[in-house]
Amino acid sequence: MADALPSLRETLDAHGLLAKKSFGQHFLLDLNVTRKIVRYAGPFEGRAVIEVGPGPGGLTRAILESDAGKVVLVEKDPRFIPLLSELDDGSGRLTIVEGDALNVREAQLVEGPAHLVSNLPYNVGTPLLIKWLTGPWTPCALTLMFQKEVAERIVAAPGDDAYGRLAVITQAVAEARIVMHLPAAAFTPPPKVASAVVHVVPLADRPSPERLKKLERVTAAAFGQRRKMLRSSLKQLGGGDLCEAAGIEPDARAEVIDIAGFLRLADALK
Ligand SMILES: C[S@@+](CC[C@H](N)C(=O)[O-])C[C@H]1O[C@@H](n2cnc3c(N)ncnc32)[C@H](O)[C@@H]1O
Repeated sequence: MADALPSLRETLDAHGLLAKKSFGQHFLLDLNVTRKIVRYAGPFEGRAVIEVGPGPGGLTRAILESDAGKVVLVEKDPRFIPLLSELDDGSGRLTIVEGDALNVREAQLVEGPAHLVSNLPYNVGTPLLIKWLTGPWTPCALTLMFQKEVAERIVAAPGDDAYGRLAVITQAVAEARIVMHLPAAAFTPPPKVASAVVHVVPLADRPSPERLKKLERVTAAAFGQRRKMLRSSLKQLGGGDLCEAAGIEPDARAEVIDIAGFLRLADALK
């Protein structure tokens, strides 16, 4: 399989497949790198894996070498479907879906728990993460590539400069950690920014959709004016009274409130 990768690069050239900027295409063509990502994502122990945005299939090849059960690919760019079909050994293990991951209903693609692995297009990374963590279908684990700064915003702790809405919403429903850093040079063509792989495991006991909606309202207001004291930034939602009902110091700023504190503020909302 390792020998196949130079030919993957050659295949791209032979097919005249240039990366499209509009699809956020930056490819991983080194199987050593894609295998490492898949090691962080697994073990899969026969569970299904959905890969979003397989492109020419560098990450797909590593997934197919692993202990994944069913492997489902969702790719928006039709140019890659013939290349991906060449990875199908006819056993029924691989399913290729041409479509937009933002609109796909994953529950219709897999039965039972499934992992999600993706070198995500940067422009849809955050909406997809929120869709998978707060939507009706949630994977048992997600291993996703993000722009380094976005990865830092996902895993940030109270007091960090990067701590904000994305950290609170993600960590209210999941445990998230950065498992790998990748320089721009690891990709073809190289993006302008460095990247990081984030491994996310949804909590068994996640807040209800209603509670999450309230959390989104509170965090939008609190971080919308992050330099202000909460009594002021949360004025429209109850200000100092809301803080007191939640046991939060009204003179504190959003950046120091932990996840439990934000959940208490959400619960205190009328
Ligand atoms: C950063 S490239 C990664 C390609 C491949 N996984 C790799 O590592 O070499 C992102 C891929 O996602 C695809 N893509 C972009 N937007 C998408 C969407 N909304 N749904 C599904 N695939 C998408 C692109 O066409 C591209 O193949």
